[in-house]
Amino acid sequence: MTDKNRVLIFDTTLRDGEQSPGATMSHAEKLEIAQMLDEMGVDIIEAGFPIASEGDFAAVSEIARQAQNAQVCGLARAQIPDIDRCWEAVKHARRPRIHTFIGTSPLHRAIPNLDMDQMAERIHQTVTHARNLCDNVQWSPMDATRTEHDYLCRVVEIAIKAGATTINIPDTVGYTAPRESADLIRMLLERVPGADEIIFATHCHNDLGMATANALAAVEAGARQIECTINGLGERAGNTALEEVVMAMRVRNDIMPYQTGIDTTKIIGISRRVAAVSGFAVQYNKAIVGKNAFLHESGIHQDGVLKNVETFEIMRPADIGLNETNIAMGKHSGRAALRAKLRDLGYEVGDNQLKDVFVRFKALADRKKEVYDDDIVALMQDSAANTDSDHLQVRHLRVVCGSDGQSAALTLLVGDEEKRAETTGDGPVDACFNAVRQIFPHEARLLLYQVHAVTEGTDAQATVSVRMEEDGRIVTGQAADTDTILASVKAYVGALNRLIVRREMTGPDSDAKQISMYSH
Ligand SMILES: CC(=O)SCCNC(=O)CCNC(=O)[C@H](O)C(C)(C)COP(=O)(O)OP(=O)(O)OC[C@H]1O[C@@H](n2cnc3c(N)ncnc32)[C@H](O)[C@@H]1OP(=O)(O)O
Ligand SMILES: CC(C)C(=O)C(=O)O
Ligand SMILES: [Mg+2]
Repeated sequence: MTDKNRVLIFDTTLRDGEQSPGATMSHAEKLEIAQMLDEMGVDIIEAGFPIASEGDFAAVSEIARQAQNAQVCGLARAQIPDIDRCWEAVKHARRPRIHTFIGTSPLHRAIPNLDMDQMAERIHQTVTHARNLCDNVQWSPMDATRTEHDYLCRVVEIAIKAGATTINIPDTVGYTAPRESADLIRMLLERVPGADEIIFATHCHNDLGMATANALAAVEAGARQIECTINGLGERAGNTALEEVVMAMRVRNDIMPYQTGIDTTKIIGISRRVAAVSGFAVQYNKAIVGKNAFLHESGIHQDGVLKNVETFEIMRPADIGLNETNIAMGKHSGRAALRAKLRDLGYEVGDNQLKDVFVRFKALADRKKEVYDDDIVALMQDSAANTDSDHLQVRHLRVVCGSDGQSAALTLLVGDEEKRAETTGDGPVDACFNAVRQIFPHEARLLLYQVHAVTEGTDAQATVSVRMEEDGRIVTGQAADTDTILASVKAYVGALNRLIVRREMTGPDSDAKQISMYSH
């Protein structure tokens, strides 16, 4: 490998990814995802936007202290207080980075009401300030792909002269196309003095479904850092998906001879964890990490794969950490088999966690004839989302439904106290949610209620996702159970538990601002 072909992977799941409405993660979840990113070999973790809230600041600071290998970066607007706050958070890292940005296209220049010269001056001042604090500064002209080329060259040159070591070229609204994405990087490399001394990064959004293609095109033209997120999480249609660019460069290394430091066998584990904590399920036919990405159902494909797997598979499931296994799981399986199966599915569990999961697994196996891999994934997601230390816990549920009406009798543990409610509703789920509201009154608005059958069969588990909003705080809950109504109540209660934590952690003001940004 030559250094000139090494592409840095900059993961922004915890910053741009978390900007997806509803994808808000808890502090503990952010630390956990950051550790997984660090272990999988991500070069730079963009851990958050420190000035956005106390919660963001705390998460970035702790991730900076925790990261063993990756550089840790925070985002800051082109404002001195933002940059100072960002530095306060990232300075604990072995290799801190400040990322500062401002919108340079005509549309974005109008927002802070700066003319071209005033904006150029602001860029000079803020990048210089950042560089005086930190020797690792990234600068982004937001909406670069809709910025006039002459002006883009001018401001990139200013940022380089002021000390930026990485220049990121964002396609903020997912507007560009592969050839244009490549031409832009080539143009900057050719025209901007000093461009060969810094690293160009590409940051693509997926509004037209071209984020991966655009990022790879930019690399072919000379960019050496890709900004991306796990599962392509991010604003609107999302960002470039880490797993897609990494696997594309690996599988088609013949035509894209670039290397990354990513341990690809960690992909499936982190993909599942991000899906669980963000509440954004991965679509079945998603490239690389979708449930169907390595499944063959039609006869001709199955016949081909049985004769030679390469007929219909361009990469091995094991390459992304998905290991085929012959271990059939059921009520007679023991801990060793469960641990092996979990490892195959991308989960590394400690002894205590294994004990807890094993109890849940046995309870499931008692109720279900066959326990499939997907059942175990659902069970893991449920265990992570709902724990015995939650403030609200479902104790008993009895539901009556049918043509004569629907009612629910629910007992919840609220702190240390058991509380009971009996209610009716428009259907059994509505009756249950009314019961929860009677026991734990709240004003949160239900934004999403979604049910998926995990496998086939009438004894299949249902996974339920619930998303709610209160005073600008958006929270999600998830649960799995063979009883769809019970899973619904557990997911609803899970979302409320997160809301309770968010109420304690944040003031209403900071979160309300997030909402106003989303609605723009
Ligand atoms: C493309 C991207 O992903 S950009 C990143 C988006 N992420 C976020 O916005 C994270 C969450 N945001 C927040 O928490 C808040 O918006 C904060 C804390 C950053 C700012 O809150 P407020 O000070 O109340 O400002 P508000 O959100 O109402 O408006 C944004 C302000 O920042 C200014 N601004 C926006 N981007 C930049 C920038 N890059 N550099 C300088 N100023 C900027 C706007 O002009 C506006 O200022 P104004 O009110 O004086 O006109
Ligand atoms: C902050 C910048 C880099 C961004 O996320 C974008 O322009 O999409
Ligand atoms: Mg972005």
